[in-house]
Amino acid sequence: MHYFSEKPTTKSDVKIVEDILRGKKLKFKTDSGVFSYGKVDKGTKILVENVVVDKDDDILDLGCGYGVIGIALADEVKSTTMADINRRAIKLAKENIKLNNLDNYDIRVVHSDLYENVKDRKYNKIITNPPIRAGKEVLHRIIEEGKELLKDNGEIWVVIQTKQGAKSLAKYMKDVFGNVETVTIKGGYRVLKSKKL
Ligand SMILES: C[S@@+](CC[C@H](N)C(=O)[O-])C[C@H]1O[C@@H](n2cnc3c(N)ncnc32)[C@H](O)[C@@H]1O
Repeated sequence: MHYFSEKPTTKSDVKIVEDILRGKKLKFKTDSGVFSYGKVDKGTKILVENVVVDKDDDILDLGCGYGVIGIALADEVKSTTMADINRRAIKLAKENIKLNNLDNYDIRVVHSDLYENVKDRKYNKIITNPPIRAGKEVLHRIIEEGKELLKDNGEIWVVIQTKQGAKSLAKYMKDVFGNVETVTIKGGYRVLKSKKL
C-alpha cells in the first residue's frame, strides 16, 4: 500500500502531532495510510519555513496530505486551497483546519487528482511537497500543468530531496518556466522556485 492510494485500506490509528511552524504552535491529526504519519515531514518543514507569501495571495497546497503546508500559511494569505487524491488525507485536512481554529479563514479542501478539481481559480503560489514515488511523469505534470494555473508573476515552490532528483527537477523547471531558483539547501533537501513571467 502506498501513501498516495486514493482510498487507504490500512486500519485507522489516529495520532495527534504538535509542532511549531512559522512561530505558530499547530496540531495535526495524522493517520496510517497518509504521508508523514505521526510526525511532520522534515522536507515539509523546510519548505514551510522558507516559503515567502503575501497577504493578497491565493495559494494552492497540492498534495496536501493532512494539511501541514496550507494550515501553516492560511492566516497569512487571502485564500488557501488544499488538494489531495487520498480521501483519508482530505478528511484529516478538514479536521485539522478546525483543530487549529482556522474556520474563519478562506480555506477549502478539495479531493483532486493533481489539478483536476482546482482549475476554477488562478493562484499566486503553488506550494508542494510532491509525491515523488508517483514517478517522474507525475512530477513533470505538476510543473507543466501548474504553470497554466498560475497568475502572471505567480510562483511554484517545490521541496525535494537532493538524492531523489532535485537537480533534474530544477532543470525541468527551468525548461518549462525559463527560470529556477534554489531557495534553500538544507538537511539533504532543496527548495526550488520558478516564476511565471
Ligand atoms: C510527499 S506527500 C506531502 C503531503 C503533505 N503536503 C505534507 O507535506 O505532509 C505527497 C502527497 O501527494 C498526494 N498525491 C499523490 N498523488 C496525487 C495526485 N495524483 N493528485 C493529488 N495528490 C496526490 C499524496 O496522497 C500525498 O498526500
